[in-house]
Amino acid sequence: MAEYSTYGSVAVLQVNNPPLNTFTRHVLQALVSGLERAQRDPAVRSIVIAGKGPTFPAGADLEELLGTAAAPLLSNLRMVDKHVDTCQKPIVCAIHGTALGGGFELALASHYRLAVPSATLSLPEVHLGMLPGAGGTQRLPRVVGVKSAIQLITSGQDIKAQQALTLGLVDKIVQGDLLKEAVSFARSVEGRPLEDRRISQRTVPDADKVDEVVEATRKTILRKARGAIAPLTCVQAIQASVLPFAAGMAREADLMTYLMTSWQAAAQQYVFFSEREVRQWSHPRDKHINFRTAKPTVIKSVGVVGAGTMGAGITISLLQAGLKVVLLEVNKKQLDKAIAVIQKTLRQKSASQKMSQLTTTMDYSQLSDVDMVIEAVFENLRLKKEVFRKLDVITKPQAVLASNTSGLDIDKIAAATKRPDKVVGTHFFSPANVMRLLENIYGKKTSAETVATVMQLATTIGKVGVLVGNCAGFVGNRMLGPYRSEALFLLEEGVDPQDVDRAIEEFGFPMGPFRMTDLAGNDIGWRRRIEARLTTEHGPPPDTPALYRRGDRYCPLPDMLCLQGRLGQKTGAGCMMLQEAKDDLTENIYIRFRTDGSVFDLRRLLAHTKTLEELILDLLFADDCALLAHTEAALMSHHAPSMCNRYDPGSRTALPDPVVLQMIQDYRQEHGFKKRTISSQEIVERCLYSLINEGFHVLDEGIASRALDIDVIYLFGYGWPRHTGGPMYYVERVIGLEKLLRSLETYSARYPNHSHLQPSPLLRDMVAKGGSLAALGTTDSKL
Ligand SMILES: CC/C=C/CC(=O)SCCNC(=O)CCNC(=O)[C@H](O)C(C)(C)COP(=O)(O)OP(=O)(O)OC[C@H]1O[C@@H](n2cnc3c(N)ncnc32)[C@H](O)[C@@H]1OP(=O)(O)O
Repeated sequence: MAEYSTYGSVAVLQVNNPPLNTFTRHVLQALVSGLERAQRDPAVRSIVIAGKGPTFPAGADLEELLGTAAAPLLSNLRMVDKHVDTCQKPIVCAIHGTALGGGFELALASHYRLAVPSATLSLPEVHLGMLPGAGGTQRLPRVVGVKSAIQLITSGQDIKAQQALTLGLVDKIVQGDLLKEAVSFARSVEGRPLEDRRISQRTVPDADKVDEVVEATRKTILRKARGAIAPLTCVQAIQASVLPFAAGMAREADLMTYLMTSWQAAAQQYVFFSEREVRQWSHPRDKHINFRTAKPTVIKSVGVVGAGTMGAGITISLLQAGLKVVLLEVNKKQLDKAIAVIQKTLRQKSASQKMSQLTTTMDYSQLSDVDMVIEAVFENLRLKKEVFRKLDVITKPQAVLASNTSGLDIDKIAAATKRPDKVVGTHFFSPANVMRLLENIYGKKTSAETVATVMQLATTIGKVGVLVGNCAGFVGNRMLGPYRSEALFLLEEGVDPQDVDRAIEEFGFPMGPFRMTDLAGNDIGWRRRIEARLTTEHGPPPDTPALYRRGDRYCPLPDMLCLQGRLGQKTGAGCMMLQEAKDDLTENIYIRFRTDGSVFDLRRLLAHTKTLEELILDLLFADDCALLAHTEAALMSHHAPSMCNRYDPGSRTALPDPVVLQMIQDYRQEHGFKKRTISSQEIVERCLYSLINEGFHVLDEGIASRALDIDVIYLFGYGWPRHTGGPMYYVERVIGLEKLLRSLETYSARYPNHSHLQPSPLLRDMVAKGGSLAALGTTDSKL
């Protein structure tokens, strides 16, 4: 637990609790015993504390912290730190690996800190809904000042050794043998006065500015916290660091108790474990196929087909993980653009050497030797099948073929090949090199080995891989459907898009549904609806009521907006006038390609296409096509209209657009909707409960095998607020399943034609029988 040895006058205490040397009560007790022994021994004149194996202690043991032992664990840690702080013999911490949370706090309580260049220090408690409750909020500001302490503690960010040295958090960076250096350093400081080495005895350097600093940062922290209570509570504790040390510690302890007993801390700790537990996948159809039994194929080289935004992002992720990549794109200009983006991103990350691992090509035969291909072409089933047909012929027989589809049928794609067992979905999220989620989709014939391979790939490239079944939209996008529909129905009834966005953002999402659509592109859904023949212009049967499709309520507002050229932020500055183009095609209508800025006459393009509809499908949705405008002058002068908002040139701030508001008003009038006032609570409940209700369907059908898989998908792919634990956790632990059921019953009685508000049979069953999502596999055992 804590190994004791002596090197002459130096006692060395090495924490030994593999793999991360986390603090359990026993480890802490062993440390106290070791410290007492060293203090008692007259031959010992200094002490070194270090971690055995790969790291300095990475903080409190979370398994123990989440159980009944939390309070004794914390008080033991405070006791150790007090022993260390007040010790009459100098204590040197020798830091390597990750000194996190309680580990870093122990280092701050010590008199000297040495670190190897690769060491990382941080106080990440805020991510667990807590604060550094063993003196971290009191000692850190005494070294770096209140301002920096607020920044470091409320972000929980990593501090690399060199930065720690600059900040005064470590005294020396050690290049050679850390333990040897620490022992000799300890020897060199023996007998020196210790008073000025005790951080607890120092004053906060910017104490006179504390109120000013807190005031200046409060607004930013509140905005970033999006409803999480931990960040502001951390600030309150840091504020107390200007008090005498004992008073500050007492305040820290009170605030820590408040946070540790909050539902948000429990939710965030659930997130921590769920993020790791998704790796322990099992195949819903056959539990014997799982992460233990299935062996992944070793992937060293990957082909990426399609160099659009997604393809480039995927390529960057693969290169950063050290894999060889062959990027194929049939459009030379697009390929050049992608290469520039990849180069720029890698350069920013100081990883330019990774470019040597990249081959770019327009020739499919270059993919003959790769271990795996990820297809990232345009979201069109016909096109994807075509690509897979080619890949099946060109690639080696054992190569895995993955599609980065966001919702198309994996089985249909697999059927285009003679190796459906090697075909799988790998749904990346945009920007693919940033977003952590990788939704992996198995088809009917996908082999266990292929599943294991893509789950392993997720880990290799630093993503959180979640295994799900095959259905339209898979888990994430399928659940988003009802959420979006309900948001649109709310517009019909009287709220403005900004009201919906505000309510959802106040709940904690970074973006409401309309701003999100603006960012992602309104055309993505439009294209899907056109292909499904749902839009008015593209073919519902003549007798279909205007606001219904296939028996379900349908809101055509987004289609109407698309027809006005409101495709989202990507349309840039300009306005697409398709409707007018259809009626009266003049010579002045152009399409501009963003890739190279070239402008084409729409009439000439249409001459090569049978219908305008075909043009929309084949061309206008292409990634590189930016906008249409009546004239270049109009193009220059126009604000960038997005789906529901207006964006001033160069800005991403969504502003209400009077044109859209008028359009919605006309629409309400035309269809006989009577505008009413709708509360934020109703907005949040209708949007989120319909999404969660779909989650129950997804579980019921075995598309997701555990509630935690859904939570992780939403947390890492859709910006669901982390402090609430994810949609399924939130509804079970915070709202309550019974309340969800009652609310859905109330809303579905009011809106019998909104099918997604009808409570799912699984939810009804659970409420009736007192079942829980935990029984379906959440991480309850760890809570
Ligand atoms: C006493 C009161 C309060 C004190 C304050 C604290 O100290 S709070 C805790 C502060 N520490 C942390 O938050 C550290 C959390 N851990 C990490 O950030 C990472 O695990 C790591 C240390 C950076 C290592 O990352 P890596 O990617 O190498 O490994 P994993 O994350 O996959 O972890 C490996 C397994 O270890 C489990 N684990 C990690 N940290 C803890 C922990 N603090 N307590 C218990 N278990 C921990 C993790 O769950 C993994 O387990 P598996 O079973 O393998 O999934």
